[in-house]
Amino acid sequence: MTIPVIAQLDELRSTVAAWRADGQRIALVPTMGALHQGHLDLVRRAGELAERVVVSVFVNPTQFAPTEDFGRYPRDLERDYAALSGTAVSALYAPTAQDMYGPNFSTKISLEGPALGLESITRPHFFAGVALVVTKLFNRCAPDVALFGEKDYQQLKVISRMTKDLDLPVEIIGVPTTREADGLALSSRNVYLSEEERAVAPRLHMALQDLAQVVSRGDPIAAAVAQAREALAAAGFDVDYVEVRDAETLEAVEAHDRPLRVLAAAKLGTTRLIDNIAVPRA
Ligand SMILES: Nc1ncnc2c1ncn2[C@@H]1O[C@H](COP(=O)(O)OP(=O)(O)OP(=O)(O)O)[C@@H](O)[C@H]1O
Ligand SMILES: CC(C)(CO)[C@@H](O)C(=O)[O-]
Ligand code: BAL
Repeated sequence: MTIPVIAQLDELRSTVAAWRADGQRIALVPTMGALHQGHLDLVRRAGELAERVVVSVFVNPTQFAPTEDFGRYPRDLERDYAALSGTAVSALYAPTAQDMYGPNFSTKISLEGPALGLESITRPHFFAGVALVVTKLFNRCAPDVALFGEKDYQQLKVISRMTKDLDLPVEIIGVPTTREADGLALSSRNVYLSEEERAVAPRLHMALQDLAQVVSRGDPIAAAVAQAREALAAAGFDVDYVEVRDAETLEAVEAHDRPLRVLAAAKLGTTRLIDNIAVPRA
């Protein structure tokens, strides 16, 4: 079956309105394209939750700093279209930047709580851009549910918080991280890795697994984090952060007295990788 590719907002709205008039539930899977199995797992879960699934593909300029990879971010809508064939998708929504951010666009969303720290340390612009585009996508598509990957755990928590705080009528669903056989989290940016860097990349996940085990035993968190940072540096990573946080609020913690998440970001050469896992219950 051919998947409709929608670029115009009025077409998206009329398509969604027709489904809704038919009593069908709608799921939205926001992406920046360069689709991989992690995205397809979100689409599969979306198909279990709603009769209609919209996948948006939009490389959102407002979440990139001028120094980041907006220009070279992989873009191939034909390949994305082919990747979606045979999945639960009902429409591919691919707006232009001019349509999303028209002339004189001047609205910003200010975030605190789970948006503080972690990714915001090196990407202070990032969550404001994500929040803006996600809110606009929700308003445009009016989904019943929207799905986000745990790979971007802080993003998932920021969007969940914002959705609650602003009474957005959407249920947010987090989907577990899809990994390569060696543990590396699938990510569109993995294509930037050289062969040598790709061989080292799974060490990020290994360091988080070790850290989570040590924390789960009840060892002091600060020492365990320092050890993980050292292991990553020794493997050739330039570490942005390694942290242990409250799994729900992402607040800093000092002891394993509630559900925790370990999160890290580190560069291999020019490629920035992120990952996170739950700390097993003691
Ligand atoms: N390995 C994965 N497992 C589960 N969800 C994922 C995975 N990779 C990406 N996602 C989710 O897919 C959605 C779209 O992400 P995006 O298009 O930025 O892909 P990405 O692989 O995360 O790209 P990037 O390398 O730019 O971070 C997000 O909700 C993201 O968390
Ligand atoms: C949620 C998102 C599609 C917003 O641009 C992006 O941050 C992503 O792909 O994770
Ligand atoms: N995967 C989240 C989007 C970003 O890192 O730019």
